[in-house]
Amino acid sequence: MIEVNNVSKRFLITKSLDNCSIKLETGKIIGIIGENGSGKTTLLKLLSGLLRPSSGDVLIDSEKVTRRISSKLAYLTDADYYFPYFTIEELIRYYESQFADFDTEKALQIIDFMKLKLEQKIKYLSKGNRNRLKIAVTLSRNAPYILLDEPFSGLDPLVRKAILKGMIQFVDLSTQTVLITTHEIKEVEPILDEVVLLRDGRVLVKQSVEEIREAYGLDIVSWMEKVYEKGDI
Ligand SMILES: Nc1ncnc2c1ncn2[C@@H]1O[C@H](COP(=O)(O)OP(=O)(O)OP(=O)(O)O)[C@@H](O)[C@H]1O
Repeated sequence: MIEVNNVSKRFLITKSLDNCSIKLETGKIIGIIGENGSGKTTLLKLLSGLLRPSSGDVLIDSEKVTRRISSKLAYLTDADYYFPYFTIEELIRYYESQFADFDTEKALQIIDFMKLKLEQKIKYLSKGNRNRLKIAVTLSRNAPYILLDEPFSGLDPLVRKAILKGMIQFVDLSTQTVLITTHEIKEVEPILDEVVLLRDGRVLVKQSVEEIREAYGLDIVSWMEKVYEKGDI
């Protein structure tokens, strides 16, 4: 389980997260959604240990997250700079040497599924293909928690669809939990179990997608608009 207890994160004058508390159960695909600057990336970085809270605690399976990235997490960054001098094959070997949970066979399957070639040099890949590669190596780790920060940015709609399909195929929800930040809510909605909605660094609400559909008869975007409008549904 992921627990965020009264967490705030300040950068000089900016308050990126403001007294957030959430509990996220395992075995689910959870969407972290909200407008630009609402704190989605900050939240993932705090979970991964890349940032430390200004106050409050982040716990993963009851263990406090320290500065070092927890070995329990596979983290897909939204940063564009990504091992430019490696070929895809060299990157796979590198991941293999760094992560005990890296599944090379799965990596080769996903690379093939993503229509990438092992001999391609990363610096010559298009942005979209670099993103496919990042998704491929992240999903190839059999880590209990997979954090994906904007995994679909720069990908064309057909590829997004294929990758969503792949995500279901290559993630094992009996042992893994996935957190995705995204603005492509409509496309991702079909695979989400829960959403956490942020605004101005605060968690407005965490809700199951089924409840949103059944109780309110709404898709997530319409629900999000309503919550933003009224502060609640
Ligand atoms: N390193 C930093 N230094 C200063 N301010 C920062 C830093 N990182 C984030 N912020 C600020 O914190 C707030 C939340 O940023 P964050 O990137 O978490 O939002 P986001 O919801 O992921 O946004 P987007 O949807 O645009 O990617 C923003 O106001 C941002 O400018």
